[in-house]
Amino acid sequence: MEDDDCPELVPIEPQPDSDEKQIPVTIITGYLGAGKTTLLNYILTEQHNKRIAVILNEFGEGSALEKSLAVSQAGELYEEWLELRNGCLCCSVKDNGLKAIENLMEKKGKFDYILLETTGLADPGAVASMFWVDAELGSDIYLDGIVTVIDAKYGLQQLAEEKADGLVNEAARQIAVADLTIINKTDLVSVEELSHVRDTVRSINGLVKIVETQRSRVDLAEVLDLHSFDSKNGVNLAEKLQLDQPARPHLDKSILTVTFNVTGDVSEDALNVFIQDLLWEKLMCNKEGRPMTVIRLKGIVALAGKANQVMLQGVHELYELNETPQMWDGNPRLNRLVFIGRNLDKDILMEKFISSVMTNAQT
Ligand SMILES: Nc1nc2c(ncn2[C@@H]2O[C@H](COP(=O)(O)OP(=O)(O)OP(=O)(O)O)[C@@H](O)[C@H]2O)c(=O)[nH]1
Ligand SMILES: [Zn+2]
Repeated sequence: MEDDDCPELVPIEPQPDSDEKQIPVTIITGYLGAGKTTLLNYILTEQHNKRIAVILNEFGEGSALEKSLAVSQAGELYEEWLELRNGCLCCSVKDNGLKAIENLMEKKGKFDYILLETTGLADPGAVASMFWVDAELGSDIYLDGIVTVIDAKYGLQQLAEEKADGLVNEAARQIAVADLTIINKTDLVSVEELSHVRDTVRSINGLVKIVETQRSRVDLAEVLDLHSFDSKNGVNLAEKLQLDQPARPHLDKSILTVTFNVTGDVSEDALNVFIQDLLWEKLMCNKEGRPMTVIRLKGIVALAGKANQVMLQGVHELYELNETPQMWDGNPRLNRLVFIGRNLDKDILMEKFISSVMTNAQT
């Protein structure tokens, strides 16, 4: 190597060695008492032939952690691990860092799967972006999906709580960012109440998969290995981007899903500016002049000069554009965008997209 500038920025090549297989991490979130721990316990006791590590993320809030796990060891990042009969592992990570998990793997050997339970008030988008960024840096771990548990009985009430200073309601944020929602405690509600909860979840996140449970008993195949962020699953994403139902009209404070399709080529540079203006600069406003807040962003775009479909993924303030193996071939170059967030105005977003990003729009 002649040029030795910035060697630390060189991407790490994946090792052919199967030892280096990346380990999926699923984030389990949900409001206080929704059934997250019940879900984790259920997963850990189910037959699955996987060595699963469960990590409880405390966020240093002094939350009510299960006592057996919260054995404090000053100066240690992870506190206490419990080894379960089926080879699974359970521990509590004090620091929200990935480093703690990597340290744990060094000590205990690799797992097949990691489940991370966030506290009820955590912003799962922030936790997710932590794992997502690190994947780029050659981490052993990749983000598989975000699962949000909802209390069928109290979920609607939690969603209706108004936050001071116009902050986004945490329960709504947790649904907005989810790949899968589990509506739990269905034993406590009537069929009508349950359907109201389901409709509300759907109106917030038009893409999310919904399952309904008692005691969080869910088919593991629905929860694990979702590959929600892989560009390898470009085809899968294209399918997912077909919304089940159109979003309903809303109170302007609430979170909702906005989606549009435009055929034509997209300029990559202009697209980056568009996304950054939206996610970082918060430059786009709705008709009432309120800034749009995007919590989750997904799409398939046709970048000018590229034969392959490109996947767009955004969580929180992070986003990525990745080429998928899927070619456009003879198919129309249809850009499909999905935005989940607050104060979103479809017409304004679409107009801005067409005028600033498209090189040859046909609507
Ligand atoms: N009736 C009923 N109760 C349930 C169900 N699932 C869980 N529970 C109970 O609800 C309570 C809260 O469940 P957890 O699994 O601890 O909820 P959590 O989301 O982990 O709670 P935090 O960690 O405190 O935010 C417990 O008493 C559970 O036994 C269910 O389907 N029906
Ligand atoms: Zn819990």
